[in-house]
Amino acid sequence: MQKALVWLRRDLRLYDNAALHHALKESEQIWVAFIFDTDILTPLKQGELDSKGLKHDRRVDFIWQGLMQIDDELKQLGGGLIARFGKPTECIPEIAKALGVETVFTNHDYEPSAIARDEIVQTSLEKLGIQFESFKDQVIFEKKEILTNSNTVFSIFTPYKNNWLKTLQEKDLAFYECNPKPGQLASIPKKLDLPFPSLESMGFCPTGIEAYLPPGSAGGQAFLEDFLSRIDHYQIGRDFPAIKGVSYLSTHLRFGMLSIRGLVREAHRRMLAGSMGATIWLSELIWRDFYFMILANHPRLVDGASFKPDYDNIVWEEGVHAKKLFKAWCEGKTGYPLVDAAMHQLNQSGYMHNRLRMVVASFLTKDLGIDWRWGEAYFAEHLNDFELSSNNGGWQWASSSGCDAQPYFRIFNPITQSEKFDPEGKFIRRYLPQLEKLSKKSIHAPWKVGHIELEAAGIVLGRDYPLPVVDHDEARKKTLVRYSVVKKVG
Ligand SMILES: Cc1cc2nc3c(=O)[nH]c(=O)nc-3n(C[C@H](O)[C@H](O)[C@H](O)COP(=O)(O)OP(=O)(O)OC[C@H]3O[C@@H](n4cnc5c(N)ncnc54)[C@H](O)[C@@H]3O)c2cc1C
Repeated sequence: MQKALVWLRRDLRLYDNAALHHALKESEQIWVAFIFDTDILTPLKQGELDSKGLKHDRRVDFIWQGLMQIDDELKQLGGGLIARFGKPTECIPEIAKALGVETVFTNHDYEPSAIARDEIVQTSLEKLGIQFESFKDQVIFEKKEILTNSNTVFSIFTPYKNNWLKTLQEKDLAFYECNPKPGQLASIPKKLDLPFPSLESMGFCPTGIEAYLPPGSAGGQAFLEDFLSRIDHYQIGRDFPAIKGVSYLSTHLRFGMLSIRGLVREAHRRMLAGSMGATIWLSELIWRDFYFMILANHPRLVDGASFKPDYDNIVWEEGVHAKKLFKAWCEGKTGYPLVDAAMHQLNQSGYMHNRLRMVVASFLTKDLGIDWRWGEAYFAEHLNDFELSSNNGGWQWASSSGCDAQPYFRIFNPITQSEKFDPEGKFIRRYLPQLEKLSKKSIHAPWKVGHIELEAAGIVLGRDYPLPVVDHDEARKKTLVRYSVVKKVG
């Protein structure tokens, strides 16, 4: 083949990239394109804007910076990134036609809206006589590659994981070489060489995310190296949000700045060498595959359906009071310090530790009686690593409606979770400095603290920090009644 276009989407790297590898193998000349999709970006621009009318969205900034790195890398190799702000269904066929390519190479995307988009692109390309080839790259095993003995899709994680591990072979973790020959990455023809869209021209402002989350493959690689020096202790540290126990790689993984095969290769090798931390971490990466698989096989989940249909009979709180409680949860003003500190972490950085995601999701659904879909939507808007499949899976797990969820009668106690997983109150103090002076015993439930200690800590409840918006024990009883409409236990 003479000419090909590689269309990057959520695989923003130039190494170990299946589509790029195949294009380089099969075509003499290659161009690389990325489209800032107006269908995705326009809805993000709703809500509060800055004084210049620009939206603050860390993800858009993160992607944009990662793509600038890719553009630089491509330029050093003689090419450059063809970047556009528009509709991929129009831009990709237009670019492919103008370049005169024979094939557009890309990697599979599994979300229903992305699948529909790709079908339109493929049809338009075919009308132009251009082929569309897509490859597995985002996951290790996709769709129906891991099945039960009776050839059905798994809905329970542990047997899925066992089968996943049993099925895994070296070829599944193959490294896709992406070494262009001199001149193979073609320079952009003049008529297509438009300026790289600036953040501002697309309606977004810089967010400063790079100060704590360095973008691109270089940023991801640096985080990975740091994590690999700690991976052997992952199983001990991963539940304590105050310490650096987890990898913080989810956002790089979300946008494909790191290769999932690379991460699994590393974890699997260390597991075989006996690292318990690597074994547990690999299990988390398999959860990611699991939720991708669940969504691919149950697309109805995208429309808000509970995995277990009985759970759609639950009547959630509605109306003014529910909205007030939801606002308190979003703003970190529930009066439960661990929940509030977690929400401040999310609002300030776009990240929330996994233990805390479980705690706040349980609190919203089982203490406040609010529909998990409200929380899912809030996370979708604020998480840097927002991933439809894992977010839906996580929320349905916490609210018990999911495929392999915790039983509905298991209700996290936000105080004991706090005492167990933030025993010194370090995490809480980081995000709620007004509670700084409370002792490590008192900080988990300030309303239980006597007047003298509160006064000595300079805290007036209701002024410096809210009183609890609900009583956990009463909320627990209400939740058991609310969930009694669910026919089957679990
Ligand atoms: C309510 C809720 C919502 C969630 N929403 C998302 C989301 O939108 N995007 C997202 O990537 N993860 C989500 N998770 C899963 C998990 O919390 C994050 O992946 C993790 O906190 C990311 O931090 P890390 O990279 O440091 O994780 P690590 O502990 O270092 O884990 C490594 C990687 O494994 C994967 N992983 C870990 N735990 C899970 C899990 N439970 N399910 C699926 N994959 C997992 C992620 O890709 C993660 O980056 C959610 C969990 C819950 C309970």
